[in-house]
Amino acid sequence: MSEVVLETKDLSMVFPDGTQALKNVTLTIKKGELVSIIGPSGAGKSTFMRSLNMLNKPTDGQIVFEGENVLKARGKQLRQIRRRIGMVFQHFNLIKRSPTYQNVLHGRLGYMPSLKGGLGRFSEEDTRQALEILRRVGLEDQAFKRADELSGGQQQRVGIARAIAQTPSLLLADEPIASLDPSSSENVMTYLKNVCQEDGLTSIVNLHQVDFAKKFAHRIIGIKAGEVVFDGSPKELTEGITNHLYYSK
Ligand SMILES: Nc1ncnc2c1ncn2[C@@H]1O[C@H](COP(=O)(O)OP(=O)(O)OP(=O)(O)O)[C@@H](O)[C@H]1O
Repeated sequence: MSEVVLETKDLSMVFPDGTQALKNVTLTIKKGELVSIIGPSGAGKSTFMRSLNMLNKPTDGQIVFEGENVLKARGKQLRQIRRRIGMVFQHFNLIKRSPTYQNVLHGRLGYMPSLKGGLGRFSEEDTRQALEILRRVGLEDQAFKRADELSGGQQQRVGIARAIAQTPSLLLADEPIASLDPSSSENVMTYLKNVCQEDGLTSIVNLHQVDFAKKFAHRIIGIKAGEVVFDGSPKELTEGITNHLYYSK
């Protein structure tokens, strides 16, 4: 059997205002899988993703990441867990005025003494590695440009490069193509899938676009009103299931 990277058991999340965003989500994610989470707006996709590294603390259930109980982790253990979980954001979250390669180096900060990292003192070896990662996302010729001079698709590829620089074992991408046009979306998803495949990296990608999920994911999980209502291959996601997921009450 392939190696299990992440397991959630009966994961539930009720926000302080009483909104139940997740209900008994039980999933097993294996090494190297590219899993796409789909579902209507407000279904709980972001809450699920944010709960995995405790940006939202679930109210019930269990998360086991590489054998560690995430909900029990505190302090140093939690920081070390977070270091192994790379994040890619819808709005890229780059430091706009910094050069592209320095944005990539920010992925290394969790590994550096805070003073050195805070002062932006990266070694030549760090810089060489950043340039190599930029090459992998097709941006070696953009390394010394300011991040905000890049197109949206290029900025998201920097976002992917930064996450990869962190050498994570799980990559979480929350709506990584929601702000991009169809052609840039295709390009970004291709790079994301390729780097994950090359590194044997497991990834969970929240997507609004079902066609992209079907094209790029190995496995699709459909969430509706906080519950998993579909878990299968792109082929198994029929039009009927999609309609149920998005349109039925
Ligand atoms: N901090 C919060 N406090 C209260 N309710 C919240 C909070 N964050 C999210 N919610 C609610 O939890 C539910 C799930 O939200 P979530 O953002 O996870 O959905 P989503 O599937 O990611 O939606 P979208 O596709 O629109 O991003 C929604 O009803 C939302 O209003």
